Amino acid sequence: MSGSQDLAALPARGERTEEGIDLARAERATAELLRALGADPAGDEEALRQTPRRVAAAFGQLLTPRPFDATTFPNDEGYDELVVVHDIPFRSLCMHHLLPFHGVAHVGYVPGERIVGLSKLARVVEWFSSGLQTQERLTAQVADWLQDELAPVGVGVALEAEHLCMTLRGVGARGAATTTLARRGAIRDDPDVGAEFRARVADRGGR
Ligand SMILES: Nc1nc2c(ncn2[C@@H]2O[C@H](COP(=O)(O)OP(=O)(O)OP(=O)(O)O)[C@@H](O)[C@H]2O)c(=O)[nH]1
Ligand SMILES: [Zn+2]
Repeated sequence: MSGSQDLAALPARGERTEEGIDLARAERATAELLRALGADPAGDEEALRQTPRRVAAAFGQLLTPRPFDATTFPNDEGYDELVVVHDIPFRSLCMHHLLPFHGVAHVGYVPGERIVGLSKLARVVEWFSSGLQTQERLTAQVADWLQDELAPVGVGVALEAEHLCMTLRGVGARGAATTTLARRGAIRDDPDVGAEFRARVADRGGR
């Protein structure tokens, strides 16, 4: 892997249509949704007039990942223990209800020949979060991408999230949190390394 990974090498994140995001169309659809909900964006309520534009822009922002270079450096010191970045905040949209799920990610790896810029672990989470997702797929995509691109000894990804679709609506399970875990390489196959990853996550308050 070169020192700077071209974004084009990043695979697709959550569900996207062939056309990508059409803001004008999203705006028209939001105006129609408002009318279906009994609100008139062209009516007397001034605060509603820009709502279709705002909603389209909000979804556009939530679904558009920020480009970045996945900078790596030679592992000259031969560092061969776990590196974990804890409590990376993330937000995504559940593909079932288009409502946010949000929480924190703990991303760890045991380096091979290269180490990666720490912020890039957070950027990869953001990249795959910026789409219509399930928490399981998001977790697995982050782990698979790091395992494929860094060729590390192992990768571990743990996510804790609140899904608004099940806390604020539907079953209304306030306070319910969902945890997911994806392990690759030695973090999956070597019990000691796997236990170390789980202990580090737990030490920081993860479950
Ligand atoms: N596995 C998984 N399920 C999710 C995720 N986000 C939302 N869901 C679930 O997707 C399911 C969709 O189920 P449906 O029965 O079609 O939808 P619904 O009638 O709105 O269901 P309720 O949420 O139970 O009211 C719900 O159980 C959600 O909790 C996720 O990231 N992973
Ligand atoms: Zn949902």
